[in-house]
Amino acid sequence: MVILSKPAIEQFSYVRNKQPAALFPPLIPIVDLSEPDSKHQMIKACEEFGFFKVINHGVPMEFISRLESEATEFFSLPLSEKEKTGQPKPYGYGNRRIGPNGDVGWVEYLLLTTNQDPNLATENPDGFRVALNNYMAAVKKLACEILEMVADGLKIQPRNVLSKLMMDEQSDSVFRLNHYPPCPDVVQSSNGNVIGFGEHTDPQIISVLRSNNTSGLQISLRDGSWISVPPDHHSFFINVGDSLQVMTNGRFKSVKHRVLANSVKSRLSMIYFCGPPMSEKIAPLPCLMRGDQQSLYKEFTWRNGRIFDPDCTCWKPILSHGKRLQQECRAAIVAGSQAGNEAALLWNQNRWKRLLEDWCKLNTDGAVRGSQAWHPVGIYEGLLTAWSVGVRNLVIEVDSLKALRIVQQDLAGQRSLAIVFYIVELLNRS
Ligand SMILES: C=C1C[C@]23C[C@@]1(O)CC[C@H]2[C@@]12CC[C@H](O)[C@@](C)(C(=O)O1)[C@H]2[C@@H]3C(=O)O
Ligand SMILES: O=C(O)CCC(=O)C(=O)O
Ligand SMILES: [Fe+2]
Repeated sequence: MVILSKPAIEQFSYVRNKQPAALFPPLIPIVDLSEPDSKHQMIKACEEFGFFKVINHGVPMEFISRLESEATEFFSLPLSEKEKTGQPKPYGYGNRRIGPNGDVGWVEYLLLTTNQDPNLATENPDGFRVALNNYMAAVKKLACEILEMVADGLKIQPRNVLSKLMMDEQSDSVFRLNHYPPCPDVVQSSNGNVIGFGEHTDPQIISVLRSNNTSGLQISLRDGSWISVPPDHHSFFINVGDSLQVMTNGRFKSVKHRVLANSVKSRLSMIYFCGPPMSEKIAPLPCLMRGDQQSLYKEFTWRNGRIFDPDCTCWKPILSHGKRLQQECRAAIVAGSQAGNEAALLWNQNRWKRLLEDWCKLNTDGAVRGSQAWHPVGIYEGLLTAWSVGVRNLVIEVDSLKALRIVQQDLAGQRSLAIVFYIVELLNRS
């Protein structure tokens, strides 16, 4: 983890709990694999929560502890050593920046593909490699068993209809080690909690998660409230991913989850994400469509649906659509003004200017949160996205004069918040 020159809360997103915690939050479903009824418990949990805990899983504790200690050793190496593993593109060592969308979190991680020998580039990688291989093989077996039980529970055949996707040699499964160092600013912060890993759903079929005994993981319930998942280092947690949601035509919902940073203890999690082969077509399974039920999802090829692959997002049509809308707006305002339309006249007086050819506009209204705090994450993220999609001529519109002044002061050389430093760095890129 990089040493920060300013408190973490200035650089990282934080969340306020929008809803007061329920007095008796529902308990996370526990599925005991040694019980005969476990497949039905799994189906119920996947329908209600998209999430459950597995006990009596059969993964040897020795593989788990061995990987935990190797990973702890890896993350305690100097940054320069860890970076030798390569930047996450998408595989490698990453620090604070998660994925291609400019998300940031109080986390460092190692993202690996499961079908290639990992490039660990550390001084003595052999022990780490063996620990990873043993752990991954055992967890893959567990995931396969779970998916076969799910197929049984759904009464679909053959029972490997789901598991065969992740067992395929070409399966695009990934493995991730996340390390969340203690974040001292969590206690001091009146703003809420510092985000370790921002809210998201996992795009794969299922994810098999194990962590040390540090809390932080939260899942979102159907009513939008968040509940904390009590850590249990002896068990595994299963997330329903987006692909399984699609394949079950929405009967299962992928679970929205996030991780909050802890003030004193570090959290280490290891997750096996079971993905299908790249060329696999993902669509609702016909055998799960009852009667005249309609398909709720369009078929997509996993390669193109991988939300973390920036090449799979068609930015050009999005940008040209924006430009087209801009021209249509302008034409409507001009026509409205000529017809004496009051609103259009006001818009015109507001000197709404049409952008020059090849320019884009970033609107960051709402980037400021709360009356006291100025938290320019919107500007930072917008700039980062604009940069990563190749936009070089950008007009930035902010709805706060204070925000504008702070950035202008920093541009003139006066240091303020650390995140503004990053904003200025992006503005100065050529
Ligand atoms: C914040 C993000 C990281 C992620 C891509 C995303 O924009 C949203 C999904 C994230 C996730 C979660 C599961 C896996 O860790 C991952 C590799 C994936 O397939 O989707 C990550 C993405 C990532 O780190 O690139
Ligand atoms: O670290 C955790 O506990 C969860 C992280 C996560 O959701 C992810 O890596 O996709
Ligand atoms: Fe996740």
